[in-house]
Amino acid sequence: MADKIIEAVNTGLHGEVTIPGDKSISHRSVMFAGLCNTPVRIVNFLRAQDCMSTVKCMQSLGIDIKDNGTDIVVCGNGLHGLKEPQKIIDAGNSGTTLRLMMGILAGQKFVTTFCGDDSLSRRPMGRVILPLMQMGAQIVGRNKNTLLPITIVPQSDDLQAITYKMPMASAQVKSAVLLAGLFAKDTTTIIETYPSRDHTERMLKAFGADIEVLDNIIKIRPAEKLTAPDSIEIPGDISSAAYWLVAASIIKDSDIFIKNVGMNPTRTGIIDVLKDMGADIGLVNERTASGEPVADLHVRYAKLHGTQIEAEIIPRLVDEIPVIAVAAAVADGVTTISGAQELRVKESDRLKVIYNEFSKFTAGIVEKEDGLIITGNNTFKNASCDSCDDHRIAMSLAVAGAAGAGINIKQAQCVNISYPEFYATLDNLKK
Ligand SMILES: O=C(O)C1=C[C@@H](OP(=O)(O)O)[C@@H](O)[C@H](O)C1
Ligand SMILES: C=C(OP(=O)(O)O)C(=O)O
Repeated sequence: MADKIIEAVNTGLHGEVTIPGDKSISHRSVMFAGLCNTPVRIVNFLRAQDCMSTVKCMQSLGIDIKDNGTDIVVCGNGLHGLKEPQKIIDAGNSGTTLRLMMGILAGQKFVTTFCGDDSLSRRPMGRVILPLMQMGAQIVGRNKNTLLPITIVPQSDDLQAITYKMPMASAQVKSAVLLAGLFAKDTTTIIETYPSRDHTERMLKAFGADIEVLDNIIKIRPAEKLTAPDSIEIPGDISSAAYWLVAASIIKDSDIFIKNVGMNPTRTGIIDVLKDMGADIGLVNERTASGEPVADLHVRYAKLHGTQIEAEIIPRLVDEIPVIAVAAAVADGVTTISGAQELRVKESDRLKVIYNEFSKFTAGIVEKEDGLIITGNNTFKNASCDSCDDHRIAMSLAVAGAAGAGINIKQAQCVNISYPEFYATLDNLKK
């Protein structure tokens, strides 16, 4: 698929959508299960390109991972059982794969070299290399240890524990340091300014790691082993649900049920913001799955108004800003987004791409260094836009096209990174 044409939706979105597995939790389930020594069945694993990069990565480190058609079964060799890979490991497009794996591999007694696609090769890796080197890891990367390709040199001794005050809100950096902390001599401490997603902390605790969270301080002690339950159930990804939350809120006459949505409070910023904008979102069937809160969501069209989104909430909706920008462009009044400079170092420079591409179908978007100012009340024109090979941009463009006058999306196939069923699901909701 090169281009994708999305037609305008004239009679609202209707019906039910079941959200595929959470990308962040899927990555972690395969990595952490691979560090245990009993088989772990992963239910509702996200079979999207990013998570498959993690599967291939763990397989090249000697972990037996099989897809039985329903579930993924991981048979690890214990905490110290990873083997030297025979080839360079390709992390593809996935920042989570690369950064978390670096934390796991920093303390190993063998050499690993990573590469990735063009986008990942532009993204900053010094943010992980720096604290890992403070722990005593030896890592060499292009451009003065900041970019791929990256080689992790064999470690002769255990890593040193550090206390690390996070210079930016990033669950990937936090997770890399915590995972390295499993292989350190003493207690590793992380101090966060604004809390980022806590799936690593929850899953490591469930696997028996000695990890303690007190407000914004996380402490992890070295582990002898990790012990997983026989099976893990992955909740649906709220970052994927976000497209339907916005689409149903802004397309007249819509009324949909979004089933199986992960409701971890470190991820629900999108719901808080949409409700604050006047969205009609109801929660039903609240439950937990493998230590993560889950619910079904009932969303109906509502007239939205502008809002202010500031630094503190950004980590709780960091991947949802592109689709929030779509909602803001049709809402009444002005929406300001600030403290969102992290968007510049994702799969694309998302602030710049939102400005460049959205300006082809709507007026009123101003790009700031750390965010956007969006003046609403727009009617979207038909346009041809480029996803810039960024899955979150492609799906946000599709929502705008469905809500407006249709859209042609170039490089549309990148939705396979996180949500392969996205276009088919949109078609189903139109019926
Ligand atoms: O830890 C994770 O699974 C993720 C953390 C976030 O990145 P940062 O840690 O760079 O903020 C997010 O954007 C990414 O999609 C997934
Ligand atoms: C930024 C993202 O993922 P990653 O950092 O894992 O590439 C994303 O999925 O939007």
